[in-house]
Amino acid sequence: MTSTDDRNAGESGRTDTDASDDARQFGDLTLLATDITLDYPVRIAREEKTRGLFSSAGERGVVHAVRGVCLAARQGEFIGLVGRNGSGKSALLRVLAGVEAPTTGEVFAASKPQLMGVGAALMPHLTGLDNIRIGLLAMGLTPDEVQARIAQVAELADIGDSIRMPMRTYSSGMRARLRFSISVAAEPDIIMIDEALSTGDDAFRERSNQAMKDLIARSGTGFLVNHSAPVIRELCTRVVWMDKGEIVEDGETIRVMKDYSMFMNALRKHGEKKALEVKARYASTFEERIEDIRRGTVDT
Ligand SMILES: Nc1ncnc2c1ncn2[C@@H]1O[C@H](COP(=O)(O)OP(=O)(O)OP(=O)(O)O)[C@@H](O)[C@H]1O
Repeated sequence: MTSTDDRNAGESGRTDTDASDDARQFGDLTLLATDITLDYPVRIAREEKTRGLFSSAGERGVVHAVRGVCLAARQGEFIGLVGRNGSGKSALLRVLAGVEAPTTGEVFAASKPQLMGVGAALMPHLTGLDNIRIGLLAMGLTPDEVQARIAQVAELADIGDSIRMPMRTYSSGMRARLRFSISVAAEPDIIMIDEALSTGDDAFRERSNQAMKDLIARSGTGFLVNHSAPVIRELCTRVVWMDKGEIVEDGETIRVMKDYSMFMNALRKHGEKKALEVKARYASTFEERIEDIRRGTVDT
């Protein structure tokens, strides 16, 4: 059956329905990444070569940290990045956040993403309070806004009187809490978190999870790298499973986490060969993912 729209299609073959579908699907896009690759040149020590750890014939090799990643994110999505160690999650996050340039491909973002990572810079010789002030100013808040939010940041971090001590005296958990609290207080539209939520006690985890939910309610977009399946299941509306720098599967949280856990179980119990067979069942091609993004049919 041919619809009116189909009959009205011009030489391009596109219809009015296609155009309004595109407007609907792309209207709430907050981030689009096209064909991202990230290569790291590495020098391979002679002894590593002779032990057969690297296949490179020369002294120099390349690590393909991210390969051919296409990704579209929308308002109100909280996207979990999962994958075994070294699968490229953190590298991809750094590229999406704009802190590292991809080797190929492009990232378009509706506003500047705020990356909270384990290594995010805070100044060790300054107090927690001074780091809050500087952090919020650096994220574009006015001095009046900074003043109005300091108490809120300190309350979320909940590190007591240490807030008046130099950061170099903090434990790694305290530093992570402060970093998280500063980043959330700036209310970024796009937030990217690398493992930060796994630090801290239960009460802090609860408060930080709530802060994430508030962000989703404000129609922001979140990305979360985390090795905890319960955390991903609780917070994420969508999950991207990566392996060897590539996206294996991108879709609805429960389904992707089920497939990913089957892969990890196979890896643990039967080794790499069996795990790759499991992975092959779920892997989509580059072209299929592009088409999913174009049509907006990535399950969300
Ligand atoms: N600066 C770098 N120089 C060379 N190789 C790097 C660099 N950073 C990351 N890599 C390599 O890129 C690949 C992807 O690393 P990445 O840290 O993104 O993995 P990940 O999935 O976040 O791992 P994990 O779960 O262990 O944190 C790995 O093989 C890693 O060794």
